Amino acid sequence: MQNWNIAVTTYSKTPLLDTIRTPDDLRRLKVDQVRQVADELRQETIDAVSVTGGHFGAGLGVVELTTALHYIFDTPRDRLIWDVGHQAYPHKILTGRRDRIRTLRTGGGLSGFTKRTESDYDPFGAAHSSTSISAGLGMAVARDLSGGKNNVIAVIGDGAMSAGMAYEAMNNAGAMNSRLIVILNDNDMSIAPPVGAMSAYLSRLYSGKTYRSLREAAKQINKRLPKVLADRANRVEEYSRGFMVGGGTLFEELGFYYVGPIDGHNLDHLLPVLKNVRDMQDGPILVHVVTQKGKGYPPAEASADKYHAVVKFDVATGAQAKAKPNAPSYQNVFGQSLVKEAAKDDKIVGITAAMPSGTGIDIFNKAFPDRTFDVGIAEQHAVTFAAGLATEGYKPFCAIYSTFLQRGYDQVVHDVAIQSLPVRFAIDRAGLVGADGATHAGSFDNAYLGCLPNFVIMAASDEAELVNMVATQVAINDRPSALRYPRGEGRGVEMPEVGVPMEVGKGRIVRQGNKIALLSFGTRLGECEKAADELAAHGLSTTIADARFMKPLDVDLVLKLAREHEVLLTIEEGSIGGFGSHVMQTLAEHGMLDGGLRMRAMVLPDVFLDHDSPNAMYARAGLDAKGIVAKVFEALGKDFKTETVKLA
Ligand SMILES: Cc1ncc(C[n+]2csc(CCOP(=O)(O)OP(=O)(O)O)c2C)c(N)n1
Ligand SMILES: CC(=O)[C@@H](O)[C@H](O)COP(=O)(O)O
Ligand SMILES: [Mg+2]
Repeated sequence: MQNWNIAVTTYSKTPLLDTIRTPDDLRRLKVDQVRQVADELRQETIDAVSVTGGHFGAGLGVVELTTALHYIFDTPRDRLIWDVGHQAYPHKILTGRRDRIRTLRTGGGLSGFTKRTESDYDPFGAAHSSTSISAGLGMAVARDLSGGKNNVIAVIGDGAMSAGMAYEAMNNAGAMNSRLIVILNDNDMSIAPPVGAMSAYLSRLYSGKTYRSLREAAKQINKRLPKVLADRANRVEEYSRGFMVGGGTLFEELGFYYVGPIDGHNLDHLLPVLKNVRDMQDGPILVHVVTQKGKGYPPAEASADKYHAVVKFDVATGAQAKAKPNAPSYQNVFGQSLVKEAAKDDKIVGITAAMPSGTGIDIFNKAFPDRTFDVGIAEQHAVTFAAGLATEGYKPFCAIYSTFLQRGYDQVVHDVAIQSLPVRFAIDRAGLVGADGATHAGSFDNAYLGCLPNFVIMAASDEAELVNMVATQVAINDRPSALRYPRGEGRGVEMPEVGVPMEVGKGRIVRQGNKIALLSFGTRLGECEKAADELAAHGLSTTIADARFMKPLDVDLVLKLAREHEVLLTIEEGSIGGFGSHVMQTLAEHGMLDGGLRMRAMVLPDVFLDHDSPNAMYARAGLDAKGIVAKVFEALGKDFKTETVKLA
């Protein structure tokens, strides 16, 4: 009978990680070798991410948990689902991808999140949070319907546990009494320190006065184990962490059997508990595991964000190789602009859904902490919370990445647009985002907002435009408005000291020509300028216009461009159904497509583009200067080879 005493201090000479290609190899080791595997796995994770950059702190925090889960459970037959998936680098190393781990988040390389097409050990793709319990319940029910016996384990963080979807899933799982294991990875961190009552509740559970020894926890488990297993569980050594519950924990009230909290870095705790949980026979179980984000790498442990996401770094010092920015980032320009506007208007409030630094709301929070609201990973709530504020005369700026706003779409339609409430949406990460890939691309907000009545929809072509568009949103007080801008740095243009509101629905001519018209919505404007230079070299006089507004569209500008040019191209960082569709609709309604105008709408291709650098992705999408020139020549019907284009 295995002895669960795992306190091992000396390791064998042979590195064990080198002998592990898949978890089957791991499970062939003796239990007292697991500690060494975890230590080597942590070092490999640190070394790999120092080369690639990426999400870091979360993975470090689950090294022991990852090793223990793959040791105890028969993966991939037992389904192991990682919520968000940003913590899955150690999981990837143990599941046959160590040889490619240094290709993480690069073109053609491994995804930065779990991905079904990448491995049988990734039963569910992730990246947007709080989906793991729902997906796990689906797999558990499928198993039961087909008479299967495998386990399903969903690992979800305390941050992800702040999203409503997690409760919808637990509520359903509890009611169905499905055999499902949820591991709550509680490291008391989201991207920023966690917010919300759930976080406070977990802290109470974690630091409660009365502790239950693991033997007590084992007894809890024993009650539900068949006798032979109960005996085994009784041999589990006494440990100091656990929790005596007076009433049930929240999770037990939802129908889950609650175990914990246990120390997620101590294999002496993890292995016996996971083994007992594995062998339990019925019902949903929640194992509350307490970990430290950034564990085992002092620079990460010491940093405020626990190195949630890093660029390449020096392992010895933790110093990140951050390039000197050529221009301010859009997120910071947004944050600074909002601060200036709010200094003049005390009705302005800032809202984020657990992304304060990524949205620039952290800048606003420093200036106006009483008017800043981080609602946790709760985009649906963020939108309707903003709507409630707007009904009382406040001017809420709801700053949510394009991709994450998808999570609150019905709230945008039902609570904001129909009631025409003046919620201001600051939509960062519009367009392709690069290393985070398809799950984070802001491809659809032009389409999913453009079809909604009442909305004013703007796109900033550079950081100066962004400043003025924030001022414009402040002034729009009778209907919702959306302002989109991309991830990353601006173009390095001169910014106004104070934002000047624009005339709503008015675009601008940036360069006047007479044969080709390029009508841009957003930051593809820079590529249009390069393309126009190339077209001029081919004798093609080109007008460049910046639409600024998709709704209301500057119809006079669109008709003028159509009347005065042979070719009219629209270009946007978005899917079909967005700006180009609105322009085509307008031209068609005015009979402008009945004659000789050669019109093309340049949009993202109708596929989910895998991660790469943003420029490589835009080139692949044909939305760079080369692609624009090629499109013009295609429209003109001339035989044009892109390789003749001299563009850098
Ligand atoms: C719907 C959604 N909103 C926001 C994010 C951005 N995000 C990625 S990880 C993260 C924090 C997750 O916290 P937690 O679940 O505790 O994981 P940890 O990083 O602490 O391991 C957030 C907010 C997301 N991935 N999905
Ligand atoms: C895992 C996750 O969803 C976030 O960490 C996201 O990757 C942040 O994106 P940015 O790096 O664009 O802020
Ligand atoms: Mg966390």
